[in-house]
Amino acid sequence: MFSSQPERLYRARVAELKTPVYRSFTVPDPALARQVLEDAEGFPKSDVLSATLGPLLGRSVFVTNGAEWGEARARIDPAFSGGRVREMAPQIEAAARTMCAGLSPGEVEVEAVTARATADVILRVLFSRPIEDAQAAEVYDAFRAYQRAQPLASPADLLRLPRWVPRRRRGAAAARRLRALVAGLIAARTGEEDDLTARLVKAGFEGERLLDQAVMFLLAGHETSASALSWALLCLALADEVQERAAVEALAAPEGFAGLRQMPFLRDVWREVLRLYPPVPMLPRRAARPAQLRDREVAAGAAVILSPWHSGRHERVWDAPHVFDPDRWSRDVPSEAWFPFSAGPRICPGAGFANTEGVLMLAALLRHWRVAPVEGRMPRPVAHLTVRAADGIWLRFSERS
Ligand code: HEM
Repeated sequence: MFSSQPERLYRARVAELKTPVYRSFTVPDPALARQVLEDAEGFPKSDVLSATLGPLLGRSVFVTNGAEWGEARARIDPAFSGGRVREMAPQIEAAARTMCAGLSPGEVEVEAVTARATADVILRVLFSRPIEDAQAAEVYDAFRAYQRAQPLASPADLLRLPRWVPRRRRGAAAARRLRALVAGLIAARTGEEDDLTARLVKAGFEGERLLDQAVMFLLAGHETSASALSWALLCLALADEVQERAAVEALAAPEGFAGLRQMPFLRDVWREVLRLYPPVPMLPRRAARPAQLRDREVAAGAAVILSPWHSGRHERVWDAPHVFDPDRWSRDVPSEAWFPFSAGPRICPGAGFANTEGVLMLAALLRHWRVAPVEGRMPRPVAHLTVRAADGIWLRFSERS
């Protein structure tokens, strides 16, 4: 992963990259990374994010900072309280049924399957529309076009904006089209829906600001979950015994939200996948004022990159850091080193929902299907907006008798 990144990041506390033009710090040390994430004022989100995602996400909470972010975030959080997540579970189950029904035995590229399934979930949750709906399907296609226009994002790339420019132009056109289609979905609403957009409207968002947040939910709530589900299936395919235990548990549990509590092992599988393959592998920040990171002086304006990928595999804190071992979660784990949803004030508001979605989707798949690796097709992780496989993730599906 991240071939430009030296192996030492799995052991380093802070690594500095100095060029004549810029200085940046990557912070793999989990405790230090958390310190940075807790200090959202001292280390706001990097301007690179708003420069690249701004054409799509406008002034949504994903890209803004300071009072503007705080005010909008306070209005968004109640939409994801515990009870709300339970209400959204039937939408997850419906999308899971569609996904399972669409699969056939044989070799399957799972990134495409999970991308479609999680888009189905978020379209239902956000707009009360399944992906089969023609207007929703158009949004999904536009979304795929936008993703294809996105560059690879290694930490070095995150700092070298000019290399992105031609792609950014293509990305901007794709972003405009996607926003126009989502605006169409919003305009076609009856006002009777009880969904996430209805909650955003109740929270006071309207016009362009409503569109910003809605498009953001589409992006933040779909690609991340798709990435995690795909890597989860790979991990299960490579660990037969784990897969069988998880399947037995899923088959014994009731479908839907009620089954969650009865699947502790599958929940640990999910946690372990997020440790090894955090969908958002890097979190770019900027030092708002001079700061000290251990023995390094960080000048105001310097880039500071947190890495859930390296912290989740940090050799100073994890036993067998690169090994997929869901049982570690029933032993003593350094849980402060696990922050796939970020940490501090800007922690992912959709984390509870994403955990529910991940476990319910995996359970639905495992009840019907067994997955196995395809020889000669071991995926190689690369960083796009999220962690994807360079040439897809191919697995062999067979029906569970
Ligand atoms: C496995 C799935 C997911 C993962 C791993 C994940 C991870 C993250 C991470 C790491 C961030 C922080 C990014 C940063 O600080 O630079 C974030 C932010 C965010 N996520 Fe998620 N996310 C997931 C699913 C979701 C879902 C399902 C939703 C909503 C439906 C969602 C909504 C958001 C929003 C709105 C933000 C911006 C928060 C802010 O900046 O205040 N995410 N997510």
